[in-house]
Amino acid sequence: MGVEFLKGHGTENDFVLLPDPDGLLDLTESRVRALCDRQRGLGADGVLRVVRPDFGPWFMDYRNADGSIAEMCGNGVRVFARYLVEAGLVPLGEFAVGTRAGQRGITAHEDGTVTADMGPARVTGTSSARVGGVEFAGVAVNVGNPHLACLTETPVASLDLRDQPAHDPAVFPQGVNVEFVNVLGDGALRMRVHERGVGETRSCGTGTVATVAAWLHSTGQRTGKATVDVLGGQVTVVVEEESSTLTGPAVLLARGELDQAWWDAL
Ligand SMILES: N[C@@H](CCC[C@H](N)C(=O)O)C(=O)O
Repeated sequence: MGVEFLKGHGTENDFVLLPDPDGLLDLTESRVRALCDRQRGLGADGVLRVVRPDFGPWFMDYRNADGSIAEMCGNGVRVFARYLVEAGLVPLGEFAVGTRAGQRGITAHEDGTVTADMGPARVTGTSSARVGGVEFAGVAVNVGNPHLACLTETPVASLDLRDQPAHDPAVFPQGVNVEFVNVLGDGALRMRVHERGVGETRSCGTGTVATVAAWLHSTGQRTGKATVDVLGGQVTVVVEEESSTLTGPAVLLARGELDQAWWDAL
């Protein structure tokens, strides 16, 4: 019997899920890298290991495609929640999921969308990122993980995000996810993102929350609601004083078994 897996995505931010209720899998960095590799593995932006702790809710052990560990993943937690419901491990509706950034409240809706409580989106200062020799001013936002959201009039579609945007390591000693944002109208934003530990992805849930917090900050507001268009679809974000929510689709599309010999050789 090989290692069970599922594949899923939230607005095309895609993940391999590894159900591991008893915490028996040895999820090494090289295994994560191989799973996420789009040529020699299944291909994904990250891995979600599904663990049942002795106490508390199901825990999302999130890894970036390069094998690094991140505190939080907004699209990942929505796909994780969809899996828990589909597997009959929690009822449709409201429940909690544990993450490294703390416990997150989830509402799994009947139409397949999931709302995740993302905790506070804290604006911590300003900084800048450089792409193609051009400097973009940004707002640093912590959503459990670090972000630099750069509002710009340059159409985000025109940016080359193949390389990591240069940023200030003194401000972001643990690295940073960098968002580039166009304001389309009141409460309507467009974002592209370069994720720490992954590269450009088609969506980033925590990045969309950081984007809305930065947009509100730029207009002198602390709370509000916006839709965020990403390459993989659209999500809705609500930012409040001490919390925020992210709503969007969460899709499971495949399940199967990894070849045990392939896994053992990694
Ligand atoms: N795609 C995720 C964020 C994943 C973690 C990020 N790359 C980091 O290292 O902080 C999301 O949907 O939030």
